[in-house]
Amino acid sequence: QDANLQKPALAKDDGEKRILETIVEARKGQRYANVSEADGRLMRQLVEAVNAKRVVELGTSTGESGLYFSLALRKTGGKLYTHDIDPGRVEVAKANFKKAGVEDLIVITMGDAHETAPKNTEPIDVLFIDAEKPGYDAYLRELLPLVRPGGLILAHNMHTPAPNPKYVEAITTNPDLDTSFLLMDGAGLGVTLKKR
Ligand SMILES: C[S@@+](CC[C@H](N)C(=O)[O-])C[C@H]1O[C@@H](n2cnc3c(N)ncnc32)[C@H](O)[C@@H]1O
Repeated sequence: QDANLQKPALAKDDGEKRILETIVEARKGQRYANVSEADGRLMRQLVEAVNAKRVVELGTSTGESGLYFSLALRKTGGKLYTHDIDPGRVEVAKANFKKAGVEDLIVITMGDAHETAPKNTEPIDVLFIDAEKPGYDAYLRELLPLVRPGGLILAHNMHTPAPNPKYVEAITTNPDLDTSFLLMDGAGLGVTLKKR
């Protein structure tokens, strides 16, 4: 985003204020390649625009992306189903979700997301891939059948660190999908539409 044009996110109501304040606080703690503010705001915009009821996230970490999603989900009436293998980070995420007052919007599952995420077979409105980078193409194979037509697959780190070429191939050569690469001056976000 153009630093000359962009301004800080503004809270529309008290709920948003509490979430945005929690994000600011969380950023002061230990960070693990969490989404940037630009990534997070774009993700919130997309989730709210598609009126997502079910967002599945691979890679909860300390919950910063989850907090951005919650800005949208409290308006769409949806939920985030987020998966992580690291119990320490999940504990921090839980505390952040509580502090933001959004714990009821988020279901955290601990374990290897390749096993845990495909267990629930309900349609996914938005899938966000942000766990281990070599696993991206496998995650797509495992979960693309569950993404609803008209749904989105978001993939973090399409620029830095360098993306898994098999994932990039899969999202750019399948006629059922249409992909844009956004915010590539930062970590980079792949935005893939599963066509209707
Ligand atoms: C880059 S961080 C996620 C950042 C988070 N989405 C955010 O923006 O706040 C990647 C996370 O993936 C988790 N992870 C790595 N391999 C995993 C696996 N096989 N299953 C589930 N989580 C995994 C790590 O524990 C780590 O917390």
